[in-house]
Amino acid sequence: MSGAKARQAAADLLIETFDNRRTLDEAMTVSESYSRMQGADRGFARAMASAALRQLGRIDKGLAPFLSRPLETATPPARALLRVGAAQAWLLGTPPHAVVSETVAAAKGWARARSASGFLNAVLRKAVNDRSHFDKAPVTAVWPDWLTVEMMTSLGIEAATALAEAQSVEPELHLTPKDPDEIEALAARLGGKVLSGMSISVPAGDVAAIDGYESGEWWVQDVAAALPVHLLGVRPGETVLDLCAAPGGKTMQLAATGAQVTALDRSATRLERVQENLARTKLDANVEIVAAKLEDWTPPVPADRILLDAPCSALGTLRRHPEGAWIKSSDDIARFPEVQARLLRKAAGMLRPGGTLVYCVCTPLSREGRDVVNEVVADRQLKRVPISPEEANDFAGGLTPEGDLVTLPNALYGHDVFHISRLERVV
Ligand SMILES: C[S@@+](CC[C@H](N)C(=O)[O-])C[C@H]1O[C@@H](n2cnc3c(N)ncnc32)[C@H](O)[C@@H]1O
Repeated sequence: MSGAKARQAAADLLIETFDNRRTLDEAMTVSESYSRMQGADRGFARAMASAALRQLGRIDKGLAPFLSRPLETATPPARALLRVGAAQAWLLGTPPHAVVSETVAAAKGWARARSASGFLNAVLRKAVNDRSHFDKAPVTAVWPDWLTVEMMTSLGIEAATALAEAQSVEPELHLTPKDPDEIEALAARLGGKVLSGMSISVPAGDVAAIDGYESGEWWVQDVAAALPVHLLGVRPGETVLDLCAAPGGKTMQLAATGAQVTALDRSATRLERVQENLARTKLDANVEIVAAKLEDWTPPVPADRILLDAPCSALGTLRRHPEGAWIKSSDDIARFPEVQARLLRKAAGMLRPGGTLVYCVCTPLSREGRDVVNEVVADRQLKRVPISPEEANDFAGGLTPEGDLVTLPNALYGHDVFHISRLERVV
């Protein structure tokens, strides 16, 4: 019976994400059936939900020929159990008889899904023997159609397809060392691989159980997320504003340079995470924390350097949060460019003439990256300082004609997509 319960828990996670528009992390905290899972069942429930979300659009295309009416018309529990069944059969290698019997048993033991058990049985029996429609679905069908159009408009067909492909791989964990000089020794100790001279890649797992967590020798940060601070070129003693700081991955990098850092964020709750992170890594001495909206705050003196890691659609992190493709809408995304341009203009006014500002967003969409910077640079207060191929290192393939960097997938390792622009205050 525990196998059936795990399938029910996985389906409940899918309902909480897809139907109730929560992130998978939030779903895992609110789902009662998932919270009752323990040990291997809990891990399996999470794996089924995660695999289904990672390839959701392709799974739906793979199921469609076995349905007499569209999947959208099924009840949420029936739809979720079908997706969980397909994820087991086509992605997790679960034996066909277990896929059918345990998923149908999950429906029979779940009042909301009981009436669909015959339908599930009929569809899953066909699906376990025929994955051809799933295999034939385009790689980009991992996203809803509107998002595929957005991605292709910004990146072109080839890069958008590579990004969709990258999403199908379970991501590893990337760690940033507190002391960059220790990166090789730390990687050897953790059995990890050094990426781009900045980060260490280790298999995903319980973060707090990894050697050096308690002593604060590293923090979790995607290798692409570590680039903006490197490109800011901070020197010890300089004044640096980290203007959208929480949860603080980049604040720790800035503090580790020996600069005087002000970390500002509008969310007092999220700033608690910054404080915890700085305390764990013992990097709190040179950081002042400010809870304020960027629009309402003025620094005492203009800063030498500014990092603006602006709020964005986060569509560059879908490999770690694939549900983002389904819980966001094009309307949600349309509001960001105006906010980003407003924050960038305000940040520019806080920089000393000749000072450097790095603007970054974890999204590949040009309208949140290139277009925002183009709009603000037209005011002539800021000018671009193009990023060189040497600085871009493994990511040089993502340098744009304007000298911005979009960290597109490379053949070396998986990573998030950031748009990064480096700017200098002219007047
Ligand atoms: C992309 S996250 C920053 C991630 C962070 N830099 C890091 O590396 O861990 C964006 C942050 O901007 C903050 N934010 C959004 N609008 C803001 C505003 N108007 N003023 C200040 N902070 C804002 C959000 O609370 C959120 O924590």
